[in-house]
Amino acid sequence: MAFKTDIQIADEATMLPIEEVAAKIGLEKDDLENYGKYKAKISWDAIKKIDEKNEYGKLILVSAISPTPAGEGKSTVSIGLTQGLNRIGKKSAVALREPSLGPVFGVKGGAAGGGYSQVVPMEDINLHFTGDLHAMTAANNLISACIDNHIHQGNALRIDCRQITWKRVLDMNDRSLRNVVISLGKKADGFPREDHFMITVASEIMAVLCLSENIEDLKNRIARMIIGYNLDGEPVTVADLEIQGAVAMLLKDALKPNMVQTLENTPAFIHGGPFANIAHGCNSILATKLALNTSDYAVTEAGFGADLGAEKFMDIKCRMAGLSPDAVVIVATIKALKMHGGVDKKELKTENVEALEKGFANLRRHVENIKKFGVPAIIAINRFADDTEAEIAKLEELCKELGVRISLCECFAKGGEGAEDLAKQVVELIDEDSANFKPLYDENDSITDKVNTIVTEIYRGRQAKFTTAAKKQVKKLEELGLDKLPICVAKTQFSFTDDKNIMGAPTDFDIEIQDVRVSAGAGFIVVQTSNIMVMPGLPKVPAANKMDIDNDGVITGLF
Ligand SMILES: Nc1ncnc2c1ncn2[C@@H]1O[C@H](COP(=O)(O)OP(=O)(O)O)[C@@H](O)[C@H]1O
Ligand SMILES: O=COP(=O)(O)O
Repeated sequence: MAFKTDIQIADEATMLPIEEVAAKIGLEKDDLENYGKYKAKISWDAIKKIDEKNEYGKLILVSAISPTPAGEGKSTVSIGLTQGLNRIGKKSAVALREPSLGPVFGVKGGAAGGGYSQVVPMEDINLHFTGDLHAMTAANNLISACIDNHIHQGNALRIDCRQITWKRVLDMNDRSLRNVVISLGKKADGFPREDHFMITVASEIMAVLCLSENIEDLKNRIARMIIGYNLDGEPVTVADLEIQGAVAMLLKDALKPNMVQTLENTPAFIHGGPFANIAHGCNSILATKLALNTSDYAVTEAGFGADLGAEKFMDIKCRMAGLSPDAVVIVATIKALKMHGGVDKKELKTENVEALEKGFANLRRHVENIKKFGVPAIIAINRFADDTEAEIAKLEELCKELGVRISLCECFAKGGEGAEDLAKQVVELIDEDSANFKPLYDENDSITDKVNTIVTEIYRGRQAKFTTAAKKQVKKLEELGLDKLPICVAKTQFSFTDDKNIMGAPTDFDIEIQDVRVSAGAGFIVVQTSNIMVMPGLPKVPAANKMDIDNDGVITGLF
């Protein structure tokens, strides 16, 4: 049978009008604001009506082991699991992040799942969707424009041009914009200064949108965002620029969660899209609560491995939103475990049981870590075509020794049918009612203690080593009373360490902290480790090179 690409499978799908999908979870036509036949935003009236019902389903997080550059299938398994749950008669909805154009045209591709476990219409979702990323880019850059205009118009706030922390953004991987000089030209062009671009999904605007519960909350968070410091070293906020209303206005539609459907016509909320290495990596609270309030089993995911997305889901999102997860699915792949066992990325399709056994230490550590949050875990082996029976048998044997449930998931190749066993086991795990969620640390601990708790308990390093500059930044936040907030570590996704090349489950290492800044609007402290980029670059051969569209609008190469 000829191998069908993700987009071929998606294009062959028979989608239902979005109203019919919404009706499956009790949403009515008037609750929807349509963006064509197959996409809709949920209206504020509907969000309020659903929230007042106060009926919560069970919350399932899908996480993963430390990934290869292609990813291990969290979105795919999340979609497969929600399809599987619906197939066994459980009312389930999935809440996922929306894709950034950076990875779409770079290495990773889109974020609409894969094979027979996708959300559709995948071209729309992976490209402009409902315009949320464009709105966030505009909102962020309105602030930048107003900062430089304020300086140009006389700088009444005495902004210290050497301490502007706010960056411009673009939703694209463009290394050339990492460090720029703006306002070159004549006097009328403003005051020249160094500036920097981040990718939109790394911005505080994205984080604020994902953590806000309504427009008022959004506007208050925007108002608190710190854009830099004045000549006396005092923080300057968006409210000082008096533009929080304008910025919130630009996000009035982006704040509303989007609804689409899976290939099996089950409901999917797609909203917010921060990466988990340079940001907090979770979709919005609003979308997650919609899924929870309208279904019995809400499936959601957090980016990259459990050391990043899951830790931030627990310590930032759940803490802030008062959510208590009932189970965690840890996605493991034989290819990634072989990589952690020392196999070169180019050799991952070759059978290697010995390397698999060695790399299993990475999975074992992630399973141990999830238990520290008081939430039961199940391992989902996301089966790839090249996985051999010997490798699968070895992995199942090793997992059984861990004493946690395991399910061989074939949802990529078979859709929901390939995740029915996972679905049944997740329901059984939740029925055991063993979840007793607690965050990893107290946000009232010192910044140093909170970071060291994450480094020692989750990454299993010796300690966090703060550079002199980072120590000064910590002291400043303590003086400003902005230190009693959760931590968002910006770190490579490929390793438990801050070195992307160190695989497996290393110990005896330190994590160097180079930069500490507060996202006062989002309500967390970003702790940046060495070599992490907030504006990724494109690879030697971008995915863009393999994409095309014909005169009938048929797209190829998008995945
Ligand atoms: N079992 C599988 N077999 C083949 N390709 C897969 C499988 N699972 C996922 N993929 C592909 O791998 C890539 C990453 O999957 P995705 O679900 O986006 O991972 P994550 O969400 O963890 O980044 C996608 O292109 C997807 O189509
Ligand atoms: O933030 C990263 O997300 P993925 O793991 O889905 O690539």
